[in-house]
Amino acid sequence: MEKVLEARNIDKHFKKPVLFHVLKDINFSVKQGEFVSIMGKSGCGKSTLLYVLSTMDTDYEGELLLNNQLLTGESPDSLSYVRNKHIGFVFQFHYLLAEFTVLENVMLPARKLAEKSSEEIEHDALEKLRILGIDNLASKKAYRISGGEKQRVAIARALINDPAIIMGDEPTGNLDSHNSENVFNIFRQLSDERGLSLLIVTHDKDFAKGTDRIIQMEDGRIIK
Ligand SMILES: Nc1ncnc2c1ncn2[C@@H]1O[C@H](COP(=O)(O)OP(=O)(O)OP(=O)(O)O)[C@@H](O)[C@H]1O
Repeated sequence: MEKVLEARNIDKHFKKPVLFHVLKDINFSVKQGEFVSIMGKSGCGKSTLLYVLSTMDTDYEGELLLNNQLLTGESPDSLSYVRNKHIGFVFQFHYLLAEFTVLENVMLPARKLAEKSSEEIEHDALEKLRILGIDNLASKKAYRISGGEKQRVAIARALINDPAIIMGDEPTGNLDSHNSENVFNIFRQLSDERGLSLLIVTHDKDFAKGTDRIIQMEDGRIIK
């Protein structure tokens, strides 16, 4: 299987308030269709690693590759394009625009990319909502739907540009057990049936157990 994401010898230091070695020689890859979770105690560096892997933080040593293309050293504009086109994000908080409809929220990252007509984008957005079983919510304002539904809309939005990989930072952190299971099942299905790669930071052991591989971090290192 092709490597979708690869981290080679990644190190990172925070320089303030005191010099702090936060990521230590991180090496791993995620293959196409693989569903990988990252676990570790609070403060071990999981979110920091996700910022580096998602190209939002470029202040690190080592190499980052997406689809075998070296991203390290690329210009901010080119990284912004790569992020929008090839990486989908799901956070603990959904970050939906409350006054926009569900459909408009899902369409936004495709509008930003501006590679398709409005009609095509709307068609694609409806298809993603259908995959997540929430196309009936398309015309509702985002503030009018439940927390579990909001997170599914956030996943549909992450899928809109057909990314190579979905990254998540505690995407079930704000959900009850029923909705967490629902989100897990959606991710599992996206990996199994659509060959999507997923890299998800989680504290939820049950969630992690159902993934293909758990990356265990401790004190800035991958220990397992
Ligand atoms: N901008 C920063 N400057 C200095 N230190 C930072 C900065 N951001 C995070 N840290 C420190 O780096 C370490 C790793 O933080 P990080 O947020 O990556 O941990 P985490 O594993 O995601 O924790 P949690 O599970 O609580 O979200 C922590 O000790 C944190 O205090």
